[in-house]
Amino acid sequence: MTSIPSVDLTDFLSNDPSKKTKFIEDIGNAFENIGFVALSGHFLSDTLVSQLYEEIKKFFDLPQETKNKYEIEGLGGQRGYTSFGKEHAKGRKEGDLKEFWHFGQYVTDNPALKEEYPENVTVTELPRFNAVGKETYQMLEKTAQYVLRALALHLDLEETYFDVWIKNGNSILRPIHYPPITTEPKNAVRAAAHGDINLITLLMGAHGKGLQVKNHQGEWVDAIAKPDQLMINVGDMLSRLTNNRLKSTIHQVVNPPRELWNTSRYSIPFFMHPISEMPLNCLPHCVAQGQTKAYEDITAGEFLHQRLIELGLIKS
Ligand SMILES: O=C(O)CCC(=O)C(=O)O
Ligand SMILES: [Fe+2]
Repeated sequence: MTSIPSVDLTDFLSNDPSKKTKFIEDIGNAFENIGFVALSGHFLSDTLVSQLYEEIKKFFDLPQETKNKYEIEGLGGQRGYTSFGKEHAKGRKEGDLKEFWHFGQYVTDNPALKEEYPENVTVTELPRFNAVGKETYQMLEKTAQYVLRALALHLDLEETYFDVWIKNGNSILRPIHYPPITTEPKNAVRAAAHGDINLITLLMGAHGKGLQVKNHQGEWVDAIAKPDQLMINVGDMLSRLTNNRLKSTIHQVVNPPRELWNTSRYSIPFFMHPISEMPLNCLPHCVAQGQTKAYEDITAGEFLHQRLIELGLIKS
């Protein structure tokens, strides 16, 4: 496969069973083959998207000392600001050429989870930043819920299989700024090759060149979305659950050619996580007869903890 397939979520939401079936088939095939799909018909409005870009550009333009106030010790980078160069891909030493912000879950009806998750961090300099982030978070979460319903049907599970695991899930909305490049980077890239940790990722901002996806033949394929599309991909948690039937594909963000070094890249992934208790044990019917499970049993919470250590975001 040398390009990323496209699907329209309104087909899944329509009352036409043939459109719904076709959506399930197309997204299922895309996730079994290349692990990525471009999705239109989601719940984000153009106004919300432009407001979010406006706010995050204003945030990353704040003086470094102001941004540093929001990099709070002990949160493992799970909320607030993470400064330039801090996170590295699993297995690498060089930090990625990026700074980012994390919005987390807004729990209102579960005191135990409210206790478990760190509070969101409020940016006092920008009055609309937090509200716009919260609305985007909730619209992407709703979009992801329907995508997971389609995948559940593709996997011969109950349509609502994931619903209980993603309600109040530990998802993260991560606006990223890749600043202009000023000197020849030695080994560092904007985002080194990696697989995402979570169930699925919904990415805003894959409209310019930069994001590349590794196909089965080991070739890097450009992943460029149309303005109204989100790029969606399978993360490692969903690969584990399906014994690699759905592919968590390795991807990277390459540095631009020299004539474009002076430009920033902004992208905004939403990493859909379940609650920590969700078992990621391979589904028995995804393990073919005579095959063995590719992964040890583990919960989502334990797996996330392991990976945050490997990414340099927490110590132990
Ligand atoms: O910036 C992008 O386009 C992709 C970022 C990404 O893959 C990630 O943060 O996991
Ligand atoms: Fe990623």
